[in-house]
Order: sequence, then C-alpha cells, then structure tokens
Amino acid sequence: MFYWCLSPHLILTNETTDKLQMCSSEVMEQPVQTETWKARSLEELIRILHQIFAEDKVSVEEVQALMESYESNPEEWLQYAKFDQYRYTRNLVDNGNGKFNLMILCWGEGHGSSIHDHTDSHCFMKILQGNLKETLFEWPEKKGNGEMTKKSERVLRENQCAYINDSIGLHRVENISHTEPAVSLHLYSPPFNSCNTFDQRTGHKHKVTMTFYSQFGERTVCATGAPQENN
Ligand SMILES: N[C@@H](CS(=O)O)C(=O)O
Ligand SMILES: [Fe+2]
Repeated sequence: MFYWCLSPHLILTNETTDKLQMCSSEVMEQPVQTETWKARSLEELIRILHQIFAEDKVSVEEVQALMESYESNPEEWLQYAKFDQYRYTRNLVDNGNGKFNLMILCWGEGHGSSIHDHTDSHCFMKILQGNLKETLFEWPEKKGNGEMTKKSERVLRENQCAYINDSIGLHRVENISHTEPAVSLHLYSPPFNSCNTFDQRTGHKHKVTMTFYSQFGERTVCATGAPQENN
C-alpha cells in the first residue's frame, strides 16, 4: 500500500508528525486506492489499526471506513465504559505504539464538551451507543472579541464515524438526550494531552490539560488531588 500527497494541506508539519503523514484523497491528484477492511470485533479493529499506522503514510478515508466497518458490540467495550455523574469521561483503550491514542468516551445525559481544537492532530470519532450532536465552529479572529461563528451541526448515530482536524475547524460534542447515555470511540493521531477551549461568546481561548478517567479498563488514580480536567 503506498500513498503519496501532492499538496501539503493535510500533512501536519510539526515535529511529532514528521514520520507520519496522513493524507486525504481530497488533496491528491490521483484518487487513492484504499483497501476496504471489515473489522469484525474491537480486537480486530485495533489489530488492523496497528497495521495501518505502521506505514509511513496513512489515509484518512481508510481509517474512517475501517472504524465505520466495526459494528458496535457492547460486550467488547463495556470494560472500558466508565461513566461519571457530572461530565463526560475519557478512557484509554490502546496507545497505538505511540502513533495514536484510541479511547472510549462516555457521555451521560446532557453531558457535552466545550468548543475546542485538536492540537494539530487528526481526530476520528465513532459512535458506539446512542447519538451525539456535533456543532462545528470557525476559528475566531486573532484579536476578536465576539460571538463565535457556527458553521454547521449534525447528529451522529450509532456506528457512524466522523473526522475533524484543525483545518476543518473547531467543534463541540453533546449528548442532548435526557434519557439515554452515549458512548463514542475516538482515535487521535498523533496523541495529545492538551488542547484549547474557546468561549462561545467572546472567542477567547484557554489551554486545558486532558486526563484519562481510566486506562486499559483500570480507573486512573489521582495522586495529588489535582483537578481532573477535560474539556
Ligand atoms: N476531543 C474531545 C472529545 S470531543 O468532544 O470531540 C476529547 O478528546 O476529549
Ligand atoms: Fe473533539
């Protein structure tokens, strides 16, 4: 499998991504010949992801299609799905050999994220259970001080897989249901542990550190009593 990129548009240039270029066929002159995978279990999904990310170049469409091909089976991911009463949780499933982080996010009724960026990473978000509303926003003006511009919104349903990166914009994700929890599977490449959140009224940004509520099925111990932040 060999992909090449003719435009640097979606190739991230920061140092951590030098060895890994993710390309989208939108920016290629030639259509990409993507393999069609079918992941029959979460375990198989993770195995194929390792195989794909072992290459120097990774196709966005291929990862998205692979994640979409997995039919959510709660028996396979329930061990990672740990909910909190007050906010959504981030639960690490696999650290992708340093190339990506795969995690399960658990959204109680009414839980949502702030408007945020993705720290120059590629972000895939697959729904495992329930529905999540995704609202896209434009980046605020550098020195602006006003309401942020909404670009679009959509509801993502079970097994769908969305993709976002900083060149597409910012987003907020919400479980708008009052009766049903939601669970999503996120892949970030390269992994990151901080991002910026944005105030919808002013566009002002604020850097936050993101933590894991659990890792590999075990609740994370918070030694210092420091606040566990996520966005
Ligand atoms: N990007 C967010 C989840 S979401 O709202 O897309 C996170 O990793 O916590
Ligand atoms: Fe996000």
